Amino acid sequence: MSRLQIRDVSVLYPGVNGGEAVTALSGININIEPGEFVVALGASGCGKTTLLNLMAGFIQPSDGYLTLGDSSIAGLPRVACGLDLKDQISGPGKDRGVVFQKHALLPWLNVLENAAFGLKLQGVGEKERKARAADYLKLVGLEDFHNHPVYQLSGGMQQRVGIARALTNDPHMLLLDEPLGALDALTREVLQELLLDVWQETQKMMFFITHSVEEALFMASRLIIMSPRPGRITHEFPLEFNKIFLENRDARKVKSMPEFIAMREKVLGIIHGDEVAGGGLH
Ligand SMILES: Nc1ncnc2c1ncn2[C@@H]1O[C@H](COP(=O)(O)OP(=O)(O)OP(=O)(O)O)[C@@H](O)[C@H]1O
Repeated sequence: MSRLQIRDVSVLYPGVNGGEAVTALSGININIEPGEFVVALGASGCGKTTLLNLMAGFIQPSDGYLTLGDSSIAGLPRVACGLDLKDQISGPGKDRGVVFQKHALLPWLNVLENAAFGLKLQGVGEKERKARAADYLKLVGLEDFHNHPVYQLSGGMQQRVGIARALTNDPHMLLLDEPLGALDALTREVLQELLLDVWQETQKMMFFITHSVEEALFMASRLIIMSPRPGRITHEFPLEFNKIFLENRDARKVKSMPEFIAMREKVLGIIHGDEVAGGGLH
């Protein structure tokens, strides 16, 4: 398993229609270690999605670089740093699976075909791709729904298909951009627990974006808080509430622990301060 390294990264978006350029990220330095569940929280516009898009290899930084193990994901590695990189830039790759808030499933395909779709694009044979997709559909609790059209599924079940699809490549890392943001409160809690089970079972590195402080504290083994204008990482906290849940299986109990509530107030204070300083509450 490989570590993800982000070094001195900044992202400058050119101004739209002659407007000012936006420094979406500035001076980002972070390592994500194998097995970590990193959650990014922060006021709207602080650059969370930009950071995820860099990790996915969808965009390039204006400065700095990102590596996963001995491959470069984005940005030009500086030879002066002494890195001996296998590839120059790999861009999007099978070693990183992405789950979005809108799962972008293909409505004319059934659950199994949707989960196997990425493998089909890579030319994996039908038998193997369906077997691999079936394994991950079982992991997300959809083993009895292979032949269902996806449009007949609830939002939570569709998101389960999206998670299974991202896992079928057996990536090193899952990148999740507000994956539970569109779900009702109860379904959201069920899927929080499911994602922690997937994490425990697969030991994948996770990078997860949310706007919910409670969700962030519950899911993270490390919480990073970002601040806007320019987007940067201002706080990091190691957390263990996810481990407590995986031991006692009682989410309500974890979320009502005095330590959880104290941390929630502290984080809310930090984010509220950023939002007021940034000129708007969202
Ligand atoms: N393609 C783009 N072109 C120009 N500006 C952009 C582009 N994408 C994002 N931005 C700007 O960069 C900043 C960071 O955006 P980003 O979407 O990464 O933030 P975010 O923290 O994910 O926001 P939210 O929580 O609202 O999703 C914002 O000011 C946004 O308007």
